[in-house]
Amino acid sequence: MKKIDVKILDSRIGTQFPLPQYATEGSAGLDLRACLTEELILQPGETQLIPTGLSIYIADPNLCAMILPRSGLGHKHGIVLGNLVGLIDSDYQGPLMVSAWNRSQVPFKIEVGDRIAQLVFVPVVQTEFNIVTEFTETERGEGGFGHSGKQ
Ligand SMILES: O=c1ccn([C@H]2C[C@H](O)[C@@H](COP(=O)(O)OP(=O)(O)OP(=O)(O)O)O2)c(=O)[nH]1
Ligand SMILES: [Mg+2]
Repeated sequence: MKKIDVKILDSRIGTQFPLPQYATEGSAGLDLRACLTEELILQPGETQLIPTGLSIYIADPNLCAMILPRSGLGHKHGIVLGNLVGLIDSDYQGPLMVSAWNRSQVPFKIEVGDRIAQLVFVPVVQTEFNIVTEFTETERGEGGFGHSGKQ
C-alpha cells in the first residue's frame, strides 16, 4: 500500500482515537475524527472548521486527497461540508481541517472524537493547455446540459 507521511498534531490520535483507517478491505474512505476539546453544537445553517488532529504531506503531484461527507451524516442529519468537497493538494502540509455544515433545520451535536467526514486518495493528471482554433469534430459536438434527453 502507498505510504503517506502524516504528522500527529493532537496526541489523542493514536492513543484515545485510532489513526484514520479503512473500516473494511474494500473501503475507499478513511474516516476523520473531530479533534475538539469539547462537544460542539452546530446550529441549523452553521458552518465550523473542525480540526482532525493530523496533517498529511501527499508529496506525489499525481495524487490528491478529497474530504467527502459520510453518507449517513449527510443523508440522515444534513451534516455535509461547507465547501461541498475538500481538496487536499499534494504539496499542502498544514493541518487537515473539515468544514462541517449543518444544512438541516435542527441543531446537531458533534462529540469529541466523532467521525465526521472521510478522506479519499485520488489519482490526478496534471495537464498543460494546447491552444487551438478548431477541435476534431465529435458526435456530441457542443451539445450538453441535457441535450440528449431524459430517456
Ligand atoms: O476541506 C479542506 C479543503 C482544503 N484544505 C487544505 C488543503 C488544501 O491543499 C488547502 C487549500 O485548499 P484549496 O486550494 O481548496 O483552497 P483555496 O481557497 O484555493 O486556498 P489556497 O489559496 O490556499 O489554495 O487547504 C483542508 O484542510 N480542508
Ligand atoms: Mg487553492
